[in-house]
Amino acid sequence: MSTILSIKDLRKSYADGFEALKGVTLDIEEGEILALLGPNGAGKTTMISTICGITMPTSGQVTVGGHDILNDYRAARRMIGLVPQEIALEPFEKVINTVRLSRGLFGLGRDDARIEDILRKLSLWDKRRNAVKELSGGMKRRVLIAKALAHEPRILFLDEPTAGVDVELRKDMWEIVRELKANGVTIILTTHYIEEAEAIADRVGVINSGELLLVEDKDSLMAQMGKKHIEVMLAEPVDAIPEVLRHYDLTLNGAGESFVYSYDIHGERTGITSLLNDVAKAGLVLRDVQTRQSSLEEIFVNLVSGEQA
Ligand SMILES: Nc1ncnc2c1ncn2[C@@H]1O[C@H](COP(=O)(O)OP(=O)(O)OP(=O)(O)O)[C@@H](O)[C@H]1O
Repeated sequence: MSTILSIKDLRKSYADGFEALKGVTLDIEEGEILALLGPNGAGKTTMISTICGITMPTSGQVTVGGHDILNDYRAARRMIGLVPQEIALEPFEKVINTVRLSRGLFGLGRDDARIEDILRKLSLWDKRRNAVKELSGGMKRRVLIAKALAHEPRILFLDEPTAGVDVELRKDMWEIVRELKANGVTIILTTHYIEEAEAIADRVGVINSGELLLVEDKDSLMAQMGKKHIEVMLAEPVDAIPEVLRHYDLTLNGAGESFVYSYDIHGERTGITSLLNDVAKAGLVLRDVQTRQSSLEEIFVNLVSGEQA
């Protein structure tokens, strides 16, 4: 795989002196899906806006397909599709013209078949002759996606694409993302829905206070940092963890009807066998036992709170 987007020591200070990006360095491979996670105000939108030429960087270098975003702006921008967080559309323009125009802006000729395909996939074909202002909020978001795809970008940025959208649009969106990926399009998305990043991303980047804390292959991130948890459900609830089990570091749940034991996936011994023996010795009767692995969400929360501590 080759690098399609290269970001070197990217910094952005706004006019009021606020440093929103503090030297971000990141290479993105062609065809991958990268999810950028970070709390509100972390700098995700600033990073995307800078790469897309909406915000001027204070320093650093960004190249898209080898084109510098400052010196070779047009060629760099031509490769990028951006679905912004905010809806900014011409209200009186017809849907189909909005999408066609977007293609023209990048110097590409008219391609009715492609526009039809995009509009159909986004369930906008029936609304193509409606003015944008006649659409619902969810449909306007669909138009933003159609616009971003009209000029056949090689990199697609989705800035919180599913914030406040209905289940149907989310489903359509991930379907489109999968299809784009199959066609070799690189996708960078920011999301607050960590389970989505978990489901769809190849790599995950965590950004906080303008710094990239890590970028890692999603599976290895989850394998490295993940813990496994066993939830032991009891036939009879208990008021407290019995004395003989105290050294296991257990967490009693709610009304004492179950407790959770967490262990490191990479530890030599899990301690499960002795725990279950000691549970029997303590006279507790099991109703059920369930295991689960840390979610990306837990990993993310630990990382960000560790940083702030
Ligand atoms: N034009 C601006 N002038 C001054 N500060 C700004 C400006 N735009 C953004 N900021 C600040 O930069 C920081 C990063 O904002 P940004 O929108 O990039 O965060 P984000 O990670 O996208 O957050 P969210 O998840 O809330 O969208 C915030 O503290 C924000 O207040």
